[in-house]
Amino acid sequence: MRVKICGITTVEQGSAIATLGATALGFICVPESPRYISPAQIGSITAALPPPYPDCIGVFANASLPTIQATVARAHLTAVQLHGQESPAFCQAVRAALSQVELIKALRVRSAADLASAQTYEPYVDTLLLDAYHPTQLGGTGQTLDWEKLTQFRPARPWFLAGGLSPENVLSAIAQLSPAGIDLSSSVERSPGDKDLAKVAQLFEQLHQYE
Ligand SMILES: O=C(O)c1ccccc1N[C@@H]1O[C@H](COP(=O)(O)O)[C@@H](O)[C@H]1O
Repeated sequence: MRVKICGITTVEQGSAIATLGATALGFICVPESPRYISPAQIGSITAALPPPYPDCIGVFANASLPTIQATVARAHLTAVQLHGQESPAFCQAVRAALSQVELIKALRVRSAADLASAQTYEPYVDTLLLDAYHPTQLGGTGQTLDWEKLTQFRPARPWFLAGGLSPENVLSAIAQLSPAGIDLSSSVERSPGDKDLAKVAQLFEQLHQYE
């Protein structure tokens, strides 16, 4: 199971969370977010990571292709997560421009139609991600999806479950939905961008029960 901890902002916390067992670290490249860090700051974190190296995922929302390309190069990202209203055609363009990078399309699910739209992205992305819809925030909201409505979700790509996952509810989510990966942010932090390492450790203790 892939385990992504998102909203990393410091070298110390990035390295500690990788050592605890995260297979992926997420970096918020959305300037409006309180978890935003610059490409240069991300580069400092990725350069200091210990082996085994986690995936380093840049989270973008409605960014231009040149911005994404420049950030991937400067920050040494291995994956790009598109968390805004990016179209399938835009994903196709990112795929063509960044063929060595994992492309993840996040869908903020409000309705059955949002879930069905996953199909239109499948030809152009490596991975899908489901997050909860929030009217004013793009992500990191701590809101859970209605898991009951996801039990029939069987996309042609592997997918991450995000949205309000915590050490307390993650085993239940995995048991119900069997996603390829899980993605946590606000439940394992003291304040936006400041991760609580005790909570991250608690998460991995829970996950070891599942293994
Ligand atoms: O975390 C943010 O600030 C953020 C900003 C813009 C787009 C996405 C963002 N975060 C994503 O939100 C989910 C996790 O949220 P939660 O706090 O666990 O509910 C994850 O996919 C992040 O990449």
